[in-house]
Amino acid sequence: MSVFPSISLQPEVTEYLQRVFLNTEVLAAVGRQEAGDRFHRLLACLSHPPSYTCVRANTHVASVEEIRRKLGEELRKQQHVCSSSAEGVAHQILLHPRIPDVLLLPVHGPRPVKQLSSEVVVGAQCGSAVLRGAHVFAPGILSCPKNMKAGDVVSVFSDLEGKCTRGATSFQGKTVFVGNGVADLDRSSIFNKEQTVKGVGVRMLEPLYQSPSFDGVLPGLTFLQNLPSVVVGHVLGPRPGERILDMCAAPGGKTCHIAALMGDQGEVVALDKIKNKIHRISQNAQMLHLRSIKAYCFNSSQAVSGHIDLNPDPGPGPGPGPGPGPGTDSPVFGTTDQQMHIKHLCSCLFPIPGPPFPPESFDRVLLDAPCSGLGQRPHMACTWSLKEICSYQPLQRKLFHAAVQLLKKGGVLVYSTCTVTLAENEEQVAWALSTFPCLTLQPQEPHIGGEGMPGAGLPLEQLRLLQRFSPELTWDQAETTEAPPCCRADEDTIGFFIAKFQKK
Ligand SMILES: C[S@@+](CC[C@H](N)C(=O)[O-])C[C@H]1O[C@@H](n2cnc3c(N)ncnc32)[C@H](O)[C@@H]1O
Repeated sequence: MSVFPSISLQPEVTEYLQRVFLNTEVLAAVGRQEAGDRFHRLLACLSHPPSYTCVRANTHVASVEEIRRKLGEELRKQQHVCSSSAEGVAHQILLHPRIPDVLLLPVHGPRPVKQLSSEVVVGAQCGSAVLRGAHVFAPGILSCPKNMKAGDVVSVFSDLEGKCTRGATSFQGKTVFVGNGVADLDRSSIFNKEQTVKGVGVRMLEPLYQSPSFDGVLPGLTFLQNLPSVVVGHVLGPRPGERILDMCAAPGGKTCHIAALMGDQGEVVALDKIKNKIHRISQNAQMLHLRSIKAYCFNSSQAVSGHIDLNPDPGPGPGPGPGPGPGTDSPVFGTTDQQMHIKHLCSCLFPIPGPPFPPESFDRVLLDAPCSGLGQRPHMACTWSLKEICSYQPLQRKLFHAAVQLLKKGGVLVYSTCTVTLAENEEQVAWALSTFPCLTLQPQEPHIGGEGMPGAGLPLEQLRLLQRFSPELTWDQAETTEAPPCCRADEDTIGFFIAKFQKK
């Protein structure tokens, strides 16, 4: 029995997803019973957090071992200050066996926590953050008891349907319990009309899912990131001295990872169309001591300053052909080290001006596309209509067109989403391969997720080149305070999709 109900979706969205997960190709591969079970497990697991917290070590500044040691010290201090959260649970910090900059912390839960009479209701986003180890920040609080004072012990509930009004003293709508904590502020300060209050409103002492709070913990050395998102950076495979474009970059988690993997040598151009998100990219880059990142507010679908014909008539006879690109390992001249040095010098001496950019400006492009986000966990309710869910495919295609134009010949393009639909994942790959004959699918390293889902007409050898993280394949909820086995970290992730292309 699950501790939370399955994710609540609009009925038309549930039906749509059911058609996706029980499509004829899936039915032919695994049969109706297994396909149906997978679909129900998907709906159930989405409302629960993954069983590991993933922390990316900023190896540009220190070694992963050193960061692991410092993180251990910080978390011990945290347990010391907040003694009841230490109850029987010492934080284990594991190295990922295949990803050199990933630290994994098991999440313990759901734990048996007794509900109290004093209730605080928080917004769904805040509730999800609490389930992943955060304290309750004051702006996330919607309702609390009339006379709540700092120091009161309260139960925290997450508002499932977004119906609780801010400032209410009680709420009768649909909620789920996420744990107990102690108020850091009085009610009057939380709902102060004169000034917006920031900071912790309720400090969680007994969360339903126990995971350390990372607020202010080693900000220059660690970055909280879902495991598949860290995989994206490695799959892109940036090298020192290259010029990389991150087309949809805010808040900059992947941008900063890319810059760190390049040893901060080269140029990472980060675009996002929302102005106030650009500040977050720059803030994160500064915090992680990365200087190779340049962030611009720009609509990436219009980021190409000219046009090239991506399907030219090949004409008779062999042409001069493109030189080896970044995905090719054969050097044109000198050693690979010399080439990297020259690339680095070039990007320092001739930094690329801001957008729009001429075609073929970048060695590698990441399109971490805006998407319906249906793989995010924990995610208890989504009120989006089917029209909204389906609106992403055309937008992603516009961005993809620009991505292919901006990529150099021989360059690498990585496309990723945090959703589970075929339309935004495998169908986009099938469309891209038929629209851009210059693209070929490439193997991914590391490949720790599963293969692509059948249903978009891709042959098996192409599905095997795709990386789909499908928590529903192995999800099994047992109530436990024991650490989950380490292998679960690769399986019990958010739903995610990665495809890697090379431009011929
Ligand atoms: C999935 S999020 C990116 C997350 C980011 N890559 C990271 O790892 O931190 C998608 C982003 O795309 C941005 N976006 C949406 N449409 C865009 C467009 N046309 N051009 C540029 N950015 C866009 C959104 O503002 C959002 O920040």
